[in-house]
Amino acid sequence: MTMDLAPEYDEEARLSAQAVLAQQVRELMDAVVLTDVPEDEMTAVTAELVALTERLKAARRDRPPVPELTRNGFRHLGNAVTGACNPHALPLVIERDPEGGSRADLEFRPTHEGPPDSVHGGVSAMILDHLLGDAVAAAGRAGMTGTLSIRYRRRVPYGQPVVGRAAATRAEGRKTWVDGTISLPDGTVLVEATGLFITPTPWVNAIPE
Ligand SMILES: CCCCC/C=C\C/C=C\C/C=C\C/C=C\CCCC(=O)SCCNC(=O)CCNC(=O)[C@H](O)C(C)(C)COP(=O)(O)OP(=O)(O)OC[C@H]1O[C@@H](n2cnc3c(N)ncnc32)[C@H](O)[C@@H]1OP(=O)(O)O
Repeated sequence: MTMDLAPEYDEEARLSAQAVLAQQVRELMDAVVLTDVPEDEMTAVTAELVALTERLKAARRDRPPVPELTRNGFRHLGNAVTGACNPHALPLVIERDPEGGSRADLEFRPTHEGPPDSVHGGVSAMILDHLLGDAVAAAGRAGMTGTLSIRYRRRVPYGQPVVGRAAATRAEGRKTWVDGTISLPDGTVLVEATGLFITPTPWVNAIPE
């Protein structure tokens, strides 16, 4: 007779706790760019952050949480755009668009500032890159960005809702062409993107039917 040993820890509970930690760090990042406290207070807070950083470094993995294909879809908690456990990520929450393709309601933050009072163009491009990649998956394929072309039509605001959308337009062999936008909720298009995604040979059968 064999006995299963109880796991040393509950990995899902740890990932949930890491997601809560990441959200707190996002709030910290916003607080840092907007703070107006005196210099002494900033220095004191920095010292506390050094101590907190050391506590987290006490046990270290060699990479962020790994991406995985689960029964509920693709989960990548360490991703820079969608990863709940990555403070750098918004995180972007993507849904299937009833009109086809992928859709995300999002709100950029002051940490995303590029031109004054506007979102950095590279940040908009990063979000669109990921959204276009997700639309490739929505079309039943999987790809890496080969080319990405962006047209900035109007400044993108932060601190107010915007909508991202993307859908595949054409597929041929391992290539998928995708278009996407970031718009105001009233439909005014702020940024347009078009991309060519290539399915690396090992990923050809990565998306389940
Ligand atoms: C754990 C499982 C993971 C599996 C994932 C599964 C599912 C994912 C599901 C959901 C995920 C949702 C969203 C996330 C997805 C994406 C968002 C983020 C996207 C990125 O952030 S991703 C980072 C930036 N991206 C790169 O880091 C690419 C680096 N690069 C390479 O890895 C290779 O370069 C590659 C693979 C692109 C091609 O390599 P390769 O060897 O397979 O291709 P090859 O050379 O054979 O070319 C075949 C034909 O494509 C043409 N072609 C090739 N490259 C081209 C290019 N750049 N532009 C135009 N055409 C190109 C050739 O001209 C030829 O065309 P032709 O057949 O007509 O001659």
